[in-house]
Amino acid sequence: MPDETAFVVPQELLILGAAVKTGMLEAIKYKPATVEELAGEISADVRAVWVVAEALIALGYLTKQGEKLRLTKEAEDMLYNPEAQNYTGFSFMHRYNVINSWVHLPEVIRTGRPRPREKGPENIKYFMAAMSHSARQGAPAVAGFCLEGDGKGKKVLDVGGGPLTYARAFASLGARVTVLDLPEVVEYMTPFLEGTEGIEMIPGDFNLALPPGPFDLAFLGNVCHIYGEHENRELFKKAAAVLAPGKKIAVVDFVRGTNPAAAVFGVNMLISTSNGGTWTFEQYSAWLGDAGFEGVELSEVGGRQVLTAKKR
Ligand SMILES: C[S@@+](CC[C@H](N)C(=O)[O-])C[C@H]1O[C@@H](n2cnc3c(N)ncnc32)[C@H](O)[C@@H]1O
Repeated sequence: MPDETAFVVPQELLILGAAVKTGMLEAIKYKPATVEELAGEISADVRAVWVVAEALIALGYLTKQGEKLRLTKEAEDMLYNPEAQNYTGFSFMHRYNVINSWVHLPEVIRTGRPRPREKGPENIKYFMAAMSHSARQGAPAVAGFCLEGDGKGKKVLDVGGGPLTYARAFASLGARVTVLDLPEVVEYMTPFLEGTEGIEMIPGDFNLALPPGPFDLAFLGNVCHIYGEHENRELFKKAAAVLAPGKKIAVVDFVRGTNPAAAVFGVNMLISTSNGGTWTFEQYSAWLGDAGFEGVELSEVGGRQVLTAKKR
């Protein structure tokens, strides 16, 4: 049903995002400062910094110690303390970037061409943070479901698993996990693997090849919406080739036709990719069946939609 209460400008996200982009927050984290000092530090306009700082104080991100601005304890925890309950890191910056693309939707509708987001290292960092933040809660349940509670002695291929959230969940069940992701993502994420047992990262393009295996589980978390029918059919065939008969493929994604979120997310993929989208259960069933899988099932696990099938 149309919902006019959803017609709101995400002001808090836009203010906070701008404070990150201009370096306001980072500057204050390391050195509490007056408005004038802060404006000087980040080469910005004093009046603008004052207005935005006042809003950030009102929203609970900043506080004043005398005349000096500093982060509140809540903001410090939210942004910088992974142990804190309210920790998000900078994952919200991915949403901030997404807004930049979404405002070009009229042009995308007219031309049919996407407005992909910039890829630079800063945005890889935000994208990884966003993906791992959104998967954090559901990943243990999804991993447990895919491995039927026990990963000991099992080998998992995590295709496009760069954020490592699912890989860590599989590894905590005793599985050995091979994560394939793009070279720039593997380069950025490798330092986060230090001291982690049971996970290896391999740089590559899953449209070209998958690691040879054999694996007990091929896990495709939120990758099928990035590409179109041709790439997904080919990816499923490649996954079948690295699994022995009876072994499982699991696809986590929005399934079109089962909820409004899948249709809306399809618009996100229209804006950001040339042929990505969300796909129906019938499409997945046909593509998986033709690639050599049987027994396709759709389950809701940990707030995610998970399609599973077995190699014939
Ligand atoms: C939407 S994220 C999903 C991340 C994670 N699997 C999850 O479910 O939270 C898609 C991931 O696939 C990776 N990716 C996209 N295209 C790829 C390709 N052609 N080859 C390898 N990895 C790719 C991205 O770098 C990113 O890490």
